Amino acid sequence: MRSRDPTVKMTSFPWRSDATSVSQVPANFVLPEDKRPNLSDVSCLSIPIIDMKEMIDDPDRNPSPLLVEAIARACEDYGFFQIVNHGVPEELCQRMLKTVTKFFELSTEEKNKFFSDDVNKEVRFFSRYLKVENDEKVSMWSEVLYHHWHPQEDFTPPLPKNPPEYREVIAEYAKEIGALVTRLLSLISQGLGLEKDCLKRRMGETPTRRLQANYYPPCPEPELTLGLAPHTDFNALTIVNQSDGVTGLQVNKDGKWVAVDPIPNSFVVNIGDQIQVLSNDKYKSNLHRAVTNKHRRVSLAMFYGPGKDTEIGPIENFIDEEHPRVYRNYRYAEFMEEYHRQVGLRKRLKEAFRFDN
Ligand SMILES: O=C(O)CCC(=O)C(=O)O
Ligand SMILES: [Fe+2]
Repeated sequence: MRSRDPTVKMTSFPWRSDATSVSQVPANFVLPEDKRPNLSDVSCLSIPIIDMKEMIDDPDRNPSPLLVEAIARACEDYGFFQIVNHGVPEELCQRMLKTVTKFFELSTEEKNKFFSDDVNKEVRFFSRYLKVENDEKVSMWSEVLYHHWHPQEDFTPPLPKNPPEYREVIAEYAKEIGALVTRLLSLISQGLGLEKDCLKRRMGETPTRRLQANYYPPCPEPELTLGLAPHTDFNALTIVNQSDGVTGLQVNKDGKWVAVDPIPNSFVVNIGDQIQVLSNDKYKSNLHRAVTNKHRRVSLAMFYGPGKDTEIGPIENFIDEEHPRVYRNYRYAEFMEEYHRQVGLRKRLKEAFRFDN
């Protein structure tokens, strides 16, 4: 292996004009060997693709048992699926991705106006790290913009004004995603044998809605680093819009990584920890990660979860002699606190809420 000067560190990505001149991954991004992505060892499976056309044709109809069953199967087997014919206009999805990309393409100085390590900040621009041995922090090959979203236009957080269309596009997109979340939670509830509005009601009166835009600059040595370390999402449901043509997201299936190849005009949907807990482990909040690529990639995750004072715990229907209660009840705020305590590690999040703990 080439020698790597440990003093060469990169604190922000010089991606704009000189990304191609970064021919080596700087030392502070290089993972220890056992944490590297091992890119040639990827499963040949793919996550389920689900066509929601029948819901666009007639949004008020009852979904076909076939659609409910396909989603239920995907939630049980993978905790992940891709949806096509989802009803959100393609032009809007593209405009949204383009708008967040423009934000990441601003100067570091401009983006740093939102830089913060404070997890309680309403709008945050930051980069990630993974804690490895001796608490050493290895930087991840990505930048993140994080803030709340609402299906209404009245944003209280001071969202970026640059690019100038940012607020307007988010407002339009958030409305559509809000409607899609309601539809998906209803389909997932029905697949679990619950009333249609059960999961939505379990999120409480003031659900948490957060947006995480991930920017992965072109990486000269994707084998040595990661864009986003393996994790599960701690919310209830996530809807991801990603760049066309660039693969990066990978989902764990029985110990092997499955690449999620982007399909034009689709969303990736995944179950978060809260639905795993509510279903008493029937549905999986699955481990996933983002690997880097010679091409830049952008993804936009819309997270939906319970209100912070909402109580979460396994729904009675899923507890019986064969399936004893796995988790204790907790307030969602407690779960979030644990998440922030484990930042950089994110290893034993749900375990901390096990009933037998
Ligand atoms: O880049 C991706 O597709 C992964 C996004 C993700 O997992 C997240 O933001 O939690
Ligand atoms: Fe995630």
